[in-house]
Amino acid sequence: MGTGTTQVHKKIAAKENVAKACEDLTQLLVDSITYAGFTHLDTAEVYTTEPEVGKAVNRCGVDRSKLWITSKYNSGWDIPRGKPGKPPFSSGPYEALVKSLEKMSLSYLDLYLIHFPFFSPENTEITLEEAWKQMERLVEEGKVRNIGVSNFNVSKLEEILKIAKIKPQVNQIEYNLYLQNQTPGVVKFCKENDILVEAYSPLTPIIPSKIKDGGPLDPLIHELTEKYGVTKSQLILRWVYQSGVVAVTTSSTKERLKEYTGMTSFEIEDDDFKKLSDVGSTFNFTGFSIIKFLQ
Ligand SMILES: NC(=O)C1=CN([C@@H]2O[C@H](COP(=O)(O)OP(=O)(O)OC[C@H]3O[C@@H](n4cnc5c(N)ncnc54)[C@H](OP(=O)(O)O)[C@@H]3O)[C@@H](O)[C@H]2O)C=CC1
Ligand SMILES: O=C1Nc2ccccc2C1=O
Repeated sequence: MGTGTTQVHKKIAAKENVAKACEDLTQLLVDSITYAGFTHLDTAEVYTTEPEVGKAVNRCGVDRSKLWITSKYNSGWDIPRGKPGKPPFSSGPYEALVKSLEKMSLSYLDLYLIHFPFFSPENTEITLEEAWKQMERLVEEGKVRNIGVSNFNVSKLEEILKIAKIKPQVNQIEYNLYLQNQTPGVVKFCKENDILVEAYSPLTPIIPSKIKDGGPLDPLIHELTEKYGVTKSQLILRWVYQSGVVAVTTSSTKERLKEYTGMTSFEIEDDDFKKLSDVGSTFNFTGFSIIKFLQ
C-alpha cells in the first residue's frame, strides 16, 4: 500500500504561507514513514510535491533501499483547464525524470509512470512509442528501476505491448468498490498480462463528500466493520488488497495514515468479499473528470 501526495496538500495551506505549507507536507511525509510505517510514496510532476517527497526521503532516517518512490511524467494533461492539452512541463519522460531526480535530490526512482495516455500533436511533443523508448532508456541507465503507466485503457496498453522491449509493470488507475473497472476490461487485461494494478481513490465508497449516505454498500460496510472489529477504511483497503490490487491512498493526518495500516491484520472471508464486490458493482462513481477522455 502506498501513500500519495497531491498538489492539494500543498495548495490549501499555501494561500497563507507557502514555506510553512511545504514544511508541513514534508513533516507529514516523514511521519507517514516513521510513525505510520508506509514505505511507498507516490508523487508526480503535476503535483509539484516532488521536492517535499525528496526532503522526506532524505530526512526520515530510513535507508533509501527500504523505500519505494514513484513519480509520473505529465503526458498531456492541462492542469488549469482540467482537460487534455499541452502542459507547461517537459518535452518527454527522459527530460522530466532527470528534472524530477534533481528536484528530489535522489539518484533513482523505484517506479516511473506515464501519467496519462493523451499523446497527440496538440497535447505532446512526442508519440507514445517515442515516450516508451525514453522510459526504457531510463531503466537501461539505472535512473529508474521499474516503468509503467497510469490511466491507460486496454487499447492503449496493447499499443505499448506491441513495441515494448520492457513491458509496463504497473497501470495506476482509479479503482474501488464503486469503480471496479475504470475502463472496460482493464483490470482483467492487466492481470492476464502481468501488469500490476495500482488503485488511486481506493476509499471513495466511504468518503461522504463523494458518496452521499455511502450508497448501496453502506449497510454491508457497517455490518462487516462490526463483524471484523475494524474501521471502514481498513475494510475497504483490505478489499482492494484481496482483489489483487495495490492501494495508493492518502490522508492529511498521520493518525489516519496509521489507521489505514491496520488493513494488514485481518482477512475478509470469501463470502463477504463476494458480497462486497457484488453490491459495489451495482453502483458506479468516478471522482475525476479525466474518465470521460479515457474511453
Ligand atoms: N494517477 C492518477 O491519475 C492519480 C493518482 N492519485 C494518487 O492517489 C493518491 C490517493 O488518491 P485519493 O483520491 O486522495 O484517494 P483516497 O480514496 O485514498 O482518499 C483519501 C482521502 O480519504 C479521506 N478519508 C479517509 N478516511 C475517511 C473517512 N473515514 N471519512 C471521510 N474521509 C476519509 C482522507 O481525508 P483526510 O485527509 O481528512 O484524512 C483523504 O483525503 C493521491 O495522493 C495520488 O498520489 C490520485 C488521483 C489520480
Ligand atoms: O492526484 C491527482 N489529481 C488529479 C486530477 C486530474 C488528473 C490527474 C490527477 C492526479 O494524479
